[in-house]
Amino acid sequence: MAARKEKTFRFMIVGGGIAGVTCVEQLSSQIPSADVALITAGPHIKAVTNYKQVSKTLEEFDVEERPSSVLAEKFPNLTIIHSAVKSLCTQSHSVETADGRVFGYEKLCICGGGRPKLLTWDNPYVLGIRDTDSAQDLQKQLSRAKRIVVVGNGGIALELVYEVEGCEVIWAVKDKAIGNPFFDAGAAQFFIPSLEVDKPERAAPCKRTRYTTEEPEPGASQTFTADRNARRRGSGPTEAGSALGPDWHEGIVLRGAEQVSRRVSLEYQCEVEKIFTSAELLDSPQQTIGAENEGSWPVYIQLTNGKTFGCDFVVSATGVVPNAEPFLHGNNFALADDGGLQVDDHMMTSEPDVYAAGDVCTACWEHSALWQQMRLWTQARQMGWYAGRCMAAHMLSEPIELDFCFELFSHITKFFNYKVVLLGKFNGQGLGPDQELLLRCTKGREYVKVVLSGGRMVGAVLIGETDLEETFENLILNQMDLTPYGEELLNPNIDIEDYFD
Ligand SMILES: Cc1cc2nc3c(=O)[nH]c(=O)nc-3n(C[C@H](O)[C@H](O)[C@H](O)COP(=O)(O)OP(=O)(O)OC[C@H]3O[C@@H](n4cnc5c(N)ncnc54)[C@H](O)[C@@H]3O)c2cc1C
Ligand SMILES: NC(=O)C1=CN([C@@H]2O[C@H](COP(=O)(O)OP(=O)(O)OC[C@H]3O[C@@H](n4cnc5c(N)ncnc54)[C@H](OP(=O)(O)O)[C@@H]3O)[C@@H](O)[C@H]2O)C=CC1
Repeated sequence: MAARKEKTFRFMIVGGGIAGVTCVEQLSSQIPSADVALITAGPHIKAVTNYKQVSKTLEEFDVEERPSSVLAEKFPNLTIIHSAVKSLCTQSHSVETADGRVFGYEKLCICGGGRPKLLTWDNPYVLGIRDTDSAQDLQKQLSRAKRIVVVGNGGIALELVYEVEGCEVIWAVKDKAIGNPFFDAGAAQFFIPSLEVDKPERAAPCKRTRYTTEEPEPGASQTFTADRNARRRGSGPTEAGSALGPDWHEGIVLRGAEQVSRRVSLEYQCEVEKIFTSAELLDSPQQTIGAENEGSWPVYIQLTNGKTFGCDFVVSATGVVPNAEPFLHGNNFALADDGGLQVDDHMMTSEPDVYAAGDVCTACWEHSALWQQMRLWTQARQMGWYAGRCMAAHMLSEPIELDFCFELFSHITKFFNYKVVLLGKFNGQGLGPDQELLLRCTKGREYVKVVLSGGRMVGAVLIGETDLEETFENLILNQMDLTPYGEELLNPNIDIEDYFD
């Protein structure tokens, strides 16, 4: 990186997703006089709105996609650079952007997010969902589809199979039950009937403003009216916009070409053996396909359970990988097993003056016994905010301690139209046999699971309007011995809140 630095900023943040934008906001409010630069590949940024602290650790907020000028107007010392970072030189404290400019930094925070871990990048019939463009692409393909296959068992698959109408959905999951990263087999069983009935009418359409990347913003130094196929093929992960999040499906119509409402068939405990086109099928007469595949389909998917399905396309909802690649070359970053930039309890990577937050990083400090990292919206916000505080504290030579939000894992979301709250070691993660479960379930209304270890509550799954989250959060945080209460803890006739007052 021999070119001269155009300017050196005191703080530089790469990535206009939730982590990056929260970090910028934190730094710009804490040290308003500091020169801050936000370098982002997409033309829009994500902003947290309607933030609500529900309890000590649970938080709820909306996320809006906005033109970056909104952020620039709010913070006069903020410079927004619309380009992708092509390379980073930690030794000279500089970055080079795709449009050939070089900028220096005193402290840098990498918030480059993640990219979908697709089954394959070079098959046009395999789609992933990450940003607004990929969601719109899905919508377009779906409008012509009669049957799709969804592979994966996490957040995206759970949302998609519930939302898609007018199209047959084959859902291939590798586990014995649905939703494995989020809940156990009992909760999965609670949700299954929701797939068998029509989706209730949505109460109110989503009113949030959404932007597409079709029109570049005035002044943008690079446009991202991407060749979607190229992007899908993975030629440019750095060109992707920020990740979608809660309600991503509300702004788009997920309707196929058929007159049916929802029709989901589940294939458990299987993975993908191979994906092939109709032409390849004709070329291999030994390939057998069942009667359910009558007619001709553009693509076929063979599963490890021996079944083959013809379909219009496959959705690969198979997780994310940290988007650390653009920052690695020539540097010496320590990477975690999942490919994330390792960060310590001050969100610092192994390179001096370089921090990281959100999906791109892997939290490598010694975690509290009740917290684990999941690549979620909430954690991206918390990490971005805390990284901003750490950068400011280090610049001002002030001490800073790991924030309380990393004490207890907590997540509020919605699956199949039910409120879902996850607390602590909600799936007994890492507890081995040293755990006891208490369950309460009312079909169609609520599912409550408590995880106890040594008589103390260490996790909970709350589905439906249980109103238990605050009390359970307190019980988990204060680690009170609950042995004397036994199963009474979940007795629906006891007002548990009064009980522990
Ligand atoms: C379909 C979908 C639904 C989801 N639903 C939920 C949900 O309901 N609840 C929840 O908690 N989480 C959800 N998530 C996860 C959540 O969206 C992410 O964990 C979160 O947005 C990550 O934020 P981030 O800022 O780390 O990364 P991102 O939002 O991915 O932002 C990364 C930013 O970096 C920029 N960038 C990348 N590379 C470069 C480069 N080289 N140079 C410059 N800029 C670069 C990108 O343009 C982007 O602006 C969902 C994710 C998806 C895909
Ligand atoms: N409401 C919410 O909170 C939502 C959150 N999200 C987040 O967005 C991100 C992307 O979502 P998503 O893609 O669903 O990722 P997730 O990590 O949630 O789920 C991926 C799923 O795919 C499985 N999988 C991985 N590789 C394969 C394979 N080759 N064949 C079959 N299955 C496979 C994983 O199994 P295994 O774990 O065993 O590898 C896992 O069950 C995640 O960070 C997720 O947490 C997304 C939507 C909603």
